[in-house]
Formats: sequence, C-alpha cells, structure tokens
Amino acid sequence: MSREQLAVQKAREAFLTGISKPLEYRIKQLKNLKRFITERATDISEALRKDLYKSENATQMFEIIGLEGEINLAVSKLAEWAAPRPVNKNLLTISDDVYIQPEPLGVVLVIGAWNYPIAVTLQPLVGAIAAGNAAVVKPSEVSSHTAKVMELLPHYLDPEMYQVVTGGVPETQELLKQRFDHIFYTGNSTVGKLVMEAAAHHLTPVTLELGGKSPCYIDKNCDIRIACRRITWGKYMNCGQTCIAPDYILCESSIQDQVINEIQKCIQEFYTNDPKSFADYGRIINQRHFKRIMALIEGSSVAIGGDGDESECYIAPTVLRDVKSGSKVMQEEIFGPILPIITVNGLKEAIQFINEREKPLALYIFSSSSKVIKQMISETSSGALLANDCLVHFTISDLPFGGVGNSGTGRYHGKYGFDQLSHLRSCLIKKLNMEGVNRIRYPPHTTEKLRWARVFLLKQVNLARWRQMAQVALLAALAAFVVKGYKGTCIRPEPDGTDITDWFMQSHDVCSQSQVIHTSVQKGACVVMQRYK
Ligand SMILES: NC(=O)c1ccc[n+]([C@@H]2O[C@H](COP(=O)([O-])OP(=O)(O)OC[C@H]3O[C@@H](n4cnc5c(N)ncnc54)[C@H](O)[C@@H]3O)[C@@H](O)[C@H]2O)c1
Ligand SMILES: CCCCCCCC=O
Repeated sequence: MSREQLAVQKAREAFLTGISKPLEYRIKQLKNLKRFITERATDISEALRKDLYKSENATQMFEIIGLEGEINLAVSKLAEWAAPRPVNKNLLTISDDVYIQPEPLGVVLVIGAWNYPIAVTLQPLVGAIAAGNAAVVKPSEVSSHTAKVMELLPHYLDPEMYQVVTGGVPETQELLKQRFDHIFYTGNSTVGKLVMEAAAHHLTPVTLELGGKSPCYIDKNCDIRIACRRITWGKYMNCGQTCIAPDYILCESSIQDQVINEIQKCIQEFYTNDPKSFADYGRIINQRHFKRIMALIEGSSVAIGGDGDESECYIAPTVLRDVKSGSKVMQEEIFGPILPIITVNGLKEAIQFINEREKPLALYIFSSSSKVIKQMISETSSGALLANDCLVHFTISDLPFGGVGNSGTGRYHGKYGFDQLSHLRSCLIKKLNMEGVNRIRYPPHTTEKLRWARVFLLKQVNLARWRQMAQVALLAALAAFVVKGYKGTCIRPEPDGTDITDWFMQSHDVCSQSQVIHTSVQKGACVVMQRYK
C-alpha cells in the first residue's frame, strides 16, 4: 500500500469512528491549529523567508492574521453554523419539522499552492475541520520549506484524522487516484482540469480555487494618484505572485503617462530606489518561473523596471506601456511583477475587452463615478469585483471567495467554507397522525384535489410572519368582540400579501356563511368573523 493510500485509509477509518461529530472535538482541533501557527510562528516565518523572501511582518500580515481570524470566527460561530436551519414550508407540510442539517462529508483532500502556502492550504482546512471532516493535506512542493513545517501539523491536530502528505506531482497524482468525499484544490487552471478529471472518476465534488488574468480599469474620472497607490500595492505585493493581483491595466491613452508617473512614484515610496536590497520586496519562487516571467516582457515596451537577476530570482517592479492585446504578456496569467497597460477608448471598450476573455477571479475598477462602477458591475462577470481598491475582499470572511468559469468553482472563507465542505441535508420529520390532509395527493387525482393541491403547494408559509399576523389579527378580533359582540373568529393569514378574501369565501365551506367584516388588519392578513344568527 502506498503512503498516499495509507494516509487516506487512516483518515477514513478515523472519520468513521464518528469522533468528529461533537462540536467540542472540532473546536479543540481548531484551537490546536491556532496553537500550531502561534507556537510555530518562527518556523513559519523562516520557511517563508526562504521560499519567497517574505519578511516576518509580511507573513504575519498577509498569511497569519487572516487565518487566525478564520479560526476565531469558526470557533465562535460553529454552533450556529452546524445547527439545524429551519426553512419556509408549504401548507402541506405546515405541521412538520422541515430543516437543513449540515453534516460532514467524510474525507477531504486539500491541495495547496505555493504563493501564500500557509493561507491557501490551512484556510480550507479550517472549513474542513469545522464541518467535521477528516482531511488529507497536500502542501505545494514548490514552497518546499513551508511544506516541511506543515509536516509538524500532526503534532498539533489529531494525527489520525488529519494527515499531511508531502511530495510533488507523482504524490499528488497518486492521491488523486484515491477516493475522497471532496477535493479542495488551489492552483492553476491547467492542473485544475486534471484534478476535476480525477475527481470525476469517483464522482467526487471539487472546489477549484484557480487564477487567471484579473483586469484593472482606471477611469479618467478618478483620483489617479490614489488609484495608482492602491494598484501598486496590490500588484507588487509578494512580487506579483498573488492570485487576485491586478494582472493588467486598461485605461484611456490620455491618462497613460500620468498612470505610469504615479506608479513610478509609488514604487519608489514603497520599495525605495533599490527594491532588490529592500526587505519588503519579494522574490520569484524559482528559476523556472523567473524565466517564464522575464520572457513575457519580450515584444512590449518597458516604461518602468524590466531588469532581473536570475541568480536571486529578482525581477524589478515593471510597467509595460501601449501593450497590444496579442502580445506575449497578454496570453497567460503573469503571476509576477510585470504590469502591462493596454489603452482603450473608454468604459465600453474596456468592458468589451474584459468580456472577450475568460471570466477573471477579480475585477478592479477605479472611478469616482458610481454610474461607471455600476455599469462595470452589470455588464461583466468575475469571482469578485472591487471598486477603488485591490485584494482586500480576501480579508472579509462574510464574502464568498472563489472564481467563476475558468477562474474556479466553489467558494470558501467563513461560513461559505463550512457550507462548501458540508453536506446540506434536507430533513422533513412528519408525525403519523393527520392522515386526512394527505388525501389530496392519493389517487384518484380529481379536479377538486388538484385545486386544493395548488393552494397547499403554491402558498409559501413564513411561520414567523404567520405568528406575527395571527397576533395582530387576534388583537383586532378581540377588539371587535368587545366593541360589537361578535360570535367567532376565523383567521386567515396570507403571507404573500395578496388578498385571499375571495378565495377564502369561495372555497372554504366552513366559512362559506361567514361575512368578511375586517380585512387588511395588516398587509396580508384578514379576519373573517361570523355574526350572531
Ligand atoms: N484562487 C485562489 O485562491 C488561488 C490562490 C493561490 C494561487 N492560485 C493560483 O494558483 C496558480 C499558482 O499556483 P501553481 O499552480 O503554480 O501551484 P503549484 O505548482 O504549487 O500547484 C498546486 C498544487 O498542484 C499540484 N500539482 C502540480 N502539477 C500537478 C499535476 N500535473 N498533477 C497533479 N497535481 C499537480 C502540486 O503538487 C501542488 O500541490 C496561479 O494560477 C494562481 O492564480 C489561486
Ligand atoms: C490581503 C491580501 C491577501 C492576499 C491573499 C491572496 C491569496 C491568493 O493568492
């Protein structure tokens, strides 16, 4: 049996004991995960410095804080997320218990990428643990030092339930042959297709957190200085190796020079005149990627930077001007510190340019006009859209993080991660009494029964609203009784707000002799009272 097979088998056996059903167990594991990132902070920082030349503070700021926040949120909200979720019912099921019960899926395979190797590997794990799954974690071999630190995870987490498998492509491929209950993959779209193919063999659902070219449109009607500060930060952070980095700029040719000028000033301000010697400017992950990125510059004119040092995997913050849509740099996700500017004739052309390409993971627009922003939102599609900023949506746990189309499928962060790795089981608990109500669904299917079925099935019941309306109606009835001395009350809430008085008078034989004397007690409610005979 291979190491990979063994890891999956162990995780499955542990899962089947039911150990992760109690929420206390999951909370303990989440807290242990937090202990891992706290106690191993130095090992983690050191590994990331070696892998990507990230400074200790940058690691804390862009990898650890977010992860810690996700753990804290899951710990504090788990009881709420895991609780049964009552749903609206129809009249046919009004007396039943109808709810969604989130339940663990089983064994989840988490395949991480190298660019934020802690965040994109352990944040999915937070969702997996919170949802009560076992997991096999496969860190990226490309960030090899960080992968080594991840091997310490079983010292913190339940070592049976949570397995770490390190290795490269052959190990990942061996893992992908195994049967999982969900595969959560972060990485490029090409491998994403292989993952989906392997998953299809076992009909395993997948989450694919992929990348692509995220466009950034700068409207001439905006504060270009501020826009360029935010874009410079979003682009050159982690040396451009960020899945949601602005890949290229679209703007009118009239502002191109100003944009270049402002970005130049920001590069100097953020990274000094000598980014190569500056502690907070990163490095390209390896020489393969160094060569790939440098080659992308070919054929375009360099406005800023353009130089690199292969021995150090250093590429200067670079801007390319007047880039043609057919140029090399526009054929693939850059994933490096090269920022091409493509000029367009305004918003309409920018939208067309974006829509002619794959749906991006993120779409950025800088504009002072809410009309322009709204038009961009309504006429394009992307995993996320940000106006007047970059990247920060990643920090909001209440926003689903994920792509659409070529940039990915599925979502996570916060409750979305919990739901993504849970089975949302539909539950309906009926009692064995009140069989009479079911007559309308049993043969023979008469026209009369069909009429009733329409009423019973098409009327949605919002119980909270029902209760509220019933209270108001009862009060009204009481008032009427006191004032006028009426004999009885029959209350008919109508949750969708339409006037059901006609229907009620025509079809409800119990009340057929009643007289509607008070309607619209509240929008959607009516009270039917019988007069003394
Ligand atoms: N959407 C997101 O959250 C997100 C986050 C980070 C990175 N990304 C994207 O990931 C990409 C960069 O990462 P990468 O793909 O270079 O990472 P990578 O090379 O580390 O690959 C990711 C994982 O896939 C495995 N893998 C690689 N080739 C494989 C193959 N042929 N068969 C099976 N498994 C294989 C690796 O072992 C690794 O664990 C970019 O496109 C980036 O945008 C997306
Ligand atoms: C605050 C920015 C964090 C960015 C993390 C991006 C993960 C994908 O590459």
